[in-house]
Amino acid sequence: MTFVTGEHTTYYKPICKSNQLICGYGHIALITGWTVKQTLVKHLSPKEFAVIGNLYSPTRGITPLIRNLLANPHVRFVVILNATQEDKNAGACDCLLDFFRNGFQEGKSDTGRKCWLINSETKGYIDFEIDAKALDILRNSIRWEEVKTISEAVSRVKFFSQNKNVEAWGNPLEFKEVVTISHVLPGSRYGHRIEGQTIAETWIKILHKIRKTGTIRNTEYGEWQELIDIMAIVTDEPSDFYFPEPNYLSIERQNLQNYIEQMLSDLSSQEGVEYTYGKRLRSWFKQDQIEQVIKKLTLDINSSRAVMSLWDVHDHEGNDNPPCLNHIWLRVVENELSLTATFRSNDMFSAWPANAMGLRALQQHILDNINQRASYSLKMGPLITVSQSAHIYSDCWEYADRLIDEQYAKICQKRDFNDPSGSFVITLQNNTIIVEHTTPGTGEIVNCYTGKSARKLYQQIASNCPSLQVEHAMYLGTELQKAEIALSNSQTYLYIQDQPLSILTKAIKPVG
Ligand SMILES: O=c1ccn([C@H]2C[C@H](O)[C@@H](COP(=O)(O)O)O2)c(=O)[nH]1
Repeated sequence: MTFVTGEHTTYYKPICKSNQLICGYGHIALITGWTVKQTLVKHLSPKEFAVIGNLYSPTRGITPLIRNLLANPHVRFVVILNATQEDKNAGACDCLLDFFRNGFQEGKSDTGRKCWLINSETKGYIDFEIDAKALDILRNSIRWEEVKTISEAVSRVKFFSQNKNVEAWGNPLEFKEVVTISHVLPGSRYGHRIEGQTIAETWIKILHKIRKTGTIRNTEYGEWQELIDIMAIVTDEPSDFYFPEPNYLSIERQNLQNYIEQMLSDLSSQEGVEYTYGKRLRSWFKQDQIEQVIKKLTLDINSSRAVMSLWDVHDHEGNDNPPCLNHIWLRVVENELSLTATFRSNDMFSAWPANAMGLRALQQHILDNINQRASYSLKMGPLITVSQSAHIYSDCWEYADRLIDEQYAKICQKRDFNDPSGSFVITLQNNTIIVEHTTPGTGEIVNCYTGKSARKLYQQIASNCPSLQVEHAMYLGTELQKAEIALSNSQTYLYIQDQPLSILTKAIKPVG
C-alpha cells in the first residue's frame, strides 16, 4: 500500500523515544544533533515537518532513529543539522550522513555484540535485528541533506515541505528489539560510597553498583535504573588522564580538550547551544567563581568557604535545560587539594566519565594557580562526585552489562588489602583468642579484643569498626572461626593466622 501525504494528514508515529520527539504532519525529519530542538520548532509549523529530534550518540542514537524512519515510510526527506562543537565531538550526525552515503556492513560493537557497522570513520551501530534489505530500501528512498546553521535548516525544511504529493516508499516496517532483562538484587537505595584509583576503574564500579541494586523506574526520557546519592571517590587519576586500551570509556581522548574548555572557559553562547558549565562558573552570576575560590584559598588555605554555585534560583522558571552540576567545593587537608562536585542528576553511563575528567581538569587548574600565587606545594587530592539521581538509561544496560562482565572481575582481582579501617592480628595466648587492631601502614596497636567465641569477637569488632571493607570483614570471620576451632581442640590443632589449621604432631603438642 502506498499513500499520498500531500494533504499533510499523516501524523508521525514514533515507536522509539516518543517522548523526546516533536511530531508533526509533514514528510521531513529534522535531526538537530546537539542543537536544542525548541530553537527550531518555533520557526516551523507542524504541517512542515514530520518529526524534530536530537541525535547525540552514533552508537546508541542511530538505531532508534532508523527504527522510527522505517515505521514512518511517509518521511522522504531528512535534514541533518550538524552545527555545534558537540556534534563534531560526538560524530553522530557525520555517522548518520555516512550511513546514507556509504552504507553499512556486518560487524561487532566494542562490547562484542553482533551489529551493522556504519561505513564511517566514526563508530556507529545499528541493531542486527533490523533487516539489511530494509536498511537499503531506506537509504535509497530518502533524500538527505546536511546543513550547518539553524536558519539554513529552517529554510531547507520549508523548501522540501513545498513538495506536494510525496508518496510513501512502502509499508511501515518494525523489527524485533532485544530487551536486556535486569535482575535487581536487594540493596539500600540511598547513600553509596565507591572508590577507585582512576576514573575508568571507579566508573566500572559505579556501573556495577547501579546495575545490581538500582531501582528501575520510568521517567520522561524512558526507563532508567537509579541509585540515590552515589559518592564516587577517585584517588589517583593521572594529570594526563588514564584511558584504557582499547578505550571502553564513553568519552574519547580527542574530545577531552574541548570538554575541558567548556568546564573552564566562558565560551560565548550561541543560539541553540545549551549553557556550558564554564559560563556558569565564569560569568553567569557576574562573578568569576573560579577566580574567587583561587583567591579565597590563596589567602586562607584552611578556608571551608571555597564554594562555587551553578544552580540559579531562576532555573526553576522556564529553563528547559537547567544544569545537572550544581555545586563545587574545594578543601585543603594535609597539603592535598580535594574537589567535591554535586550533581542533581547524572547519567552515569554516557556523561559521568566526561563530567569527572572536566572536573579533574578544573581541580588541577585551581591547584596550579594556588601553588603559583602563594608558593604552596599542594598536591592533588581526590576528586569526589556526589550524584544525587545516579542513573543508567535502559538503552545502555546491555553495554553496561558487557563492560561489567569484562572489567569488573579484573578490577576486583587487583585490589589491595589496605583497608583504611586498619588490620587485625589474631593469636592464641593463654587459652584465649587475642585480636589486636592496628593502624594501616605503620601497624600501631589501637585496640585489643580478647575472648573464646568467634561470634562474640566479630560482633564487638563490627560494632566498633562499621566501615570495614566487605571482603576484609568476611576474611576476619573465617580467621576467627579457625582460631575458635583451634582453641577448643588445642590438643589437635595449631592456629597461625593466614595458614590452614595444622594438625599438631606429638613432638609439638602443648604440655598439659
Ligand atoms: O553534565 C551533564 C549534563 C546532563 N546530564 C544528564 C543527566 C540526565 O540524564 C539528563 C538531564 O536531564 P534533566 O535532569 O535535566 O531532566 O542529562 C549529565 O549526567 N551530566
